[in-house]
Amino acid sequence: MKQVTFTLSATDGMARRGRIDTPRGEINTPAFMPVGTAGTVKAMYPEQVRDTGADILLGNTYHLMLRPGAERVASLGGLHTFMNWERPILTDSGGFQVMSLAKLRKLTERGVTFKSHIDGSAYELTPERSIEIQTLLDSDIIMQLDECIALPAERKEMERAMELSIRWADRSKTAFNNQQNRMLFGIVQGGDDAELRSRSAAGLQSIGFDGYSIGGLAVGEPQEVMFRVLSDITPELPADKPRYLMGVGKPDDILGGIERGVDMFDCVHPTRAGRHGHAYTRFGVINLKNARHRDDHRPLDEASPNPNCRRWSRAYLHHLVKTEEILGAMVLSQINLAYYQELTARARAAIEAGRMTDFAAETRAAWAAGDL
Ligand SMILES: CNc1nc2cc(C(=O)NN)ccc2[nH]1
Repeated sequence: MKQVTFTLSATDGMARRGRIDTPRGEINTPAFMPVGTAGTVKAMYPEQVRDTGADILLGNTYHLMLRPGAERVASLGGLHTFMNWERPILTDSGGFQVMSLAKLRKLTERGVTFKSHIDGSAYELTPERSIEIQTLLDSDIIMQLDECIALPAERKEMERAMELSIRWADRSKTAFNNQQNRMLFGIVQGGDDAELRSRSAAGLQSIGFDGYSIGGLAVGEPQEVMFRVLSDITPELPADKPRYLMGVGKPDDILGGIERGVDMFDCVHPTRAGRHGHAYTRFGVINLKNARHRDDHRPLDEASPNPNCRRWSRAYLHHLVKTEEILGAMVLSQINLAYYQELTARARAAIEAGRMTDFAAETRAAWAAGDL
């Protein structure tokens, strides 16, 4: 009996409100998943991540297999115990980061061999090994291994990578061995080509997965290309399974993804931008490095439900950022993650109330008004 299940509770246009129930707790969708790359959401205590409203966080297989190693994490009780986050975790397959971080990569039908970007040691990642690693981490939602290519790309190259990814999807499903306590997602590839994307979606569905990721986007293409691919492909995915747009994105990417039927998102942007002095607010992003904030005694947003947006002046936040004080990274990471959770929580409420169109218009108007 599958212990991880998805229930769709409301739709408004293509937007969906749902819930994934897992033995470790529920995931309300649309959901934003903070990225806990190497077993930590950078500059945040796990309790703080939960307090921003996150139901689930993401772990990166590539980083964890290199350090501290999947077998070591398993011997220490699994990733939840290791990092003291007892709610759901989604892990990626490692494929994307092998292609973007690792050295001396060699890709064959079997899998990919590479040298660690940390110490040069040699590794192999196959569909079977990726499933084994994610199972050793005791992840609640795991990904097939696929090949994600950068855009723009030749159609032949997009087709080759998409067809390889379907063969790897089949091997991943076999290696998954129908585990009942976690979900396995297939990953739709095919670049920006509608026909290749359709073939990928159909191929994955004939294998059968608990959920469907849309991969190979936010890899250099313009936003309108990403949105076109989403509008074309989500209607071709099963309505009763979660859809996860990998690596996306900024707030306007997420709003557009929700409007096009996406249920789950992950991105390093809120935490990375926070470490670089950028604060996300309901009127858009504020670059606190800018000298114009030097004497500004106003809080970031006195109407925000987040105390961290009210308790310090912009001048102080500017000071923390300019001096590269650790507190700056801590505060802005929390502010940005809390904003992303507020955005998705308001989207869930809007879909339930049948007012997604108004919500999207109001949100974009506030961003455009930009009282920065
Ligand atoms: C930041 N952009 C971005 N695109 C991604 C695509 C994938 C993917 O297709 N994995 N199989 C993963 C992470 C990504 N992050």
